[in-house]
Amino acid sequence: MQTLTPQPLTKAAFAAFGDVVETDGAALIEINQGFARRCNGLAAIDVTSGGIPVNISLFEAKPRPRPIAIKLMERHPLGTQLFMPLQDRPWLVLVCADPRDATSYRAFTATGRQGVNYARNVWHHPLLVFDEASRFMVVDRMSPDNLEELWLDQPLFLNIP
Ligand SMILES: NC(=O)N[C@@H](O)C(=O)O
Ligand code: NI
Repeated sequence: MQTLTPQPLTKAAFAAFGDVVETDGAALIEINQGFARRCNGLAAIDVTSGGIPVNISLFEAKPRPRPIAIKLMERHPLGTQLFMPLQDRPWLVLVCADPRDATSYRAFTATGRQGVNYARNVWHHPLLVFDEASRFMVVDRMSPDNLEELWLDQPLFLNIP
């Protein structure tokens, strides 16, 4: 039984797969007469090629049965896909370079203040959460033809403490 053990999510470790959306290391700009601060440019959104509109959506996810079996991976050939948690709860991110190469998988534990923006065509597992009713804002492409799935011959398993 091949298992994957998540590591803490960092920009450096995730760089080949997309952006980590977080304020750590970002410049906080004071706005609104000092009553707010903002961080700019946290992700490279690329979803509107061919004039297709961006899709801002909300997901509500629930945990998968334990042990978490990885049976498929997916990618979006036409655009990026951003997930930002809304409840400050840790969650899981699983990516790979080649779904058929178990050594190419990278599993991460994201904090509740870290989002990810999968680069176009990056293999990833559909949203994985620890808690019931976990809510995320999602930014991707408003087009039904933007999903490629690959079902694994043998499942991999996430080693979650
Ligand atoms: N199906 C869907 O909209 N979401 C997936 O792409 C995912 O990565 O969770
Ligand atoms: Ni996806």
